[in-house]
Amino acid sequence: MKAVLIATKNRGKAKEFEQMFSKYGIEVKTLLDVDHAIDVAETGKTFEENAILKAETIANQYQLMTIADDSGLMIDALDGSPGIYSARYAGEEKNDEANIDKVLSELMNVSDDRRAATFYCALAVAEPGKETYTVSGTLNGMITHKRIGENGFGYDPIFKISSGKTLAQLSSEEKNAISHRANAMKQLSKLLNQKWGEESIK
Ligand SMILES: O=c1nc[nH]c2c1ncn2[C@H]1C[C@H](O)[C@@H](COP(=O)(O)OP(=O)(O)OP(=O)(O)O)O1
Ligand SMILES: [Mg+2]
Repeated sequence: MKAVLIATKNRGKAKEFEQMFSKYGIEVKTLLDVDHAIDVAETGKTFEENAILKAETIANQYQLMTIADDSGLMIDALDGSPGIYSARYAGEEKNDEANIDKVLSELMNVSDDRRAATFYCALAVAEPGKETYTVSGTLNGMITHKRIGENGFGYDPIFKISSGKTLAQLSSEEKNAISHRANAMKQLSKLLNQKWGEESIK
């Protein structure tokens, strides 16, 4: 079975990639499957730069084609914050609950018509000795006033889509049909088709 290495230590992302690649019969390995995987410093100024840093570092270390995801939440009323700092918004220890609390408190006095937000996902594909490619996807929504729903990860419980549900109220199949990550994956599948041949991934 064909396998891809995804340079992530985020369990929520890992699960979504496993599901999205499984329909192509492709097995996903992540840094969670590797002993003593390094932490790549996310020193870039954009999602793309950080995705490239993660993908190239891990591709060179393991000498394998590697995909990396750098993603986050951009809130209009906060001038695009937390943006590339989404994972470490409330501190370096990367705590989803503390990050949500910080966003909700910053938006406490912001009315519903000014709570628009966008999820962004940049994916980079790196291969030793080859050019690195990036693709991206977005999802528009609104920030709720409190957590709703139990599914997903990260900011999912406070991100409401046009149906009125938060991402945390969707099944993983429903989220993977519409998410910023899924939209980036659609672009990626076109790239991987060129690399692997048309029959491998549709
Ligand atoms: O679908 C999503 N649903 C909810 N929240 C999400 C989503 N997608 C990204 N996010 C949030 C989580 C984290 O706060 C940040 C990603 O940060 P980001 O650096 O890309 O990932 P990470 O540090 O958790 O793992 P890693 O760098 O090992 O891939 O945006
Ligand atoms: Mg990260």
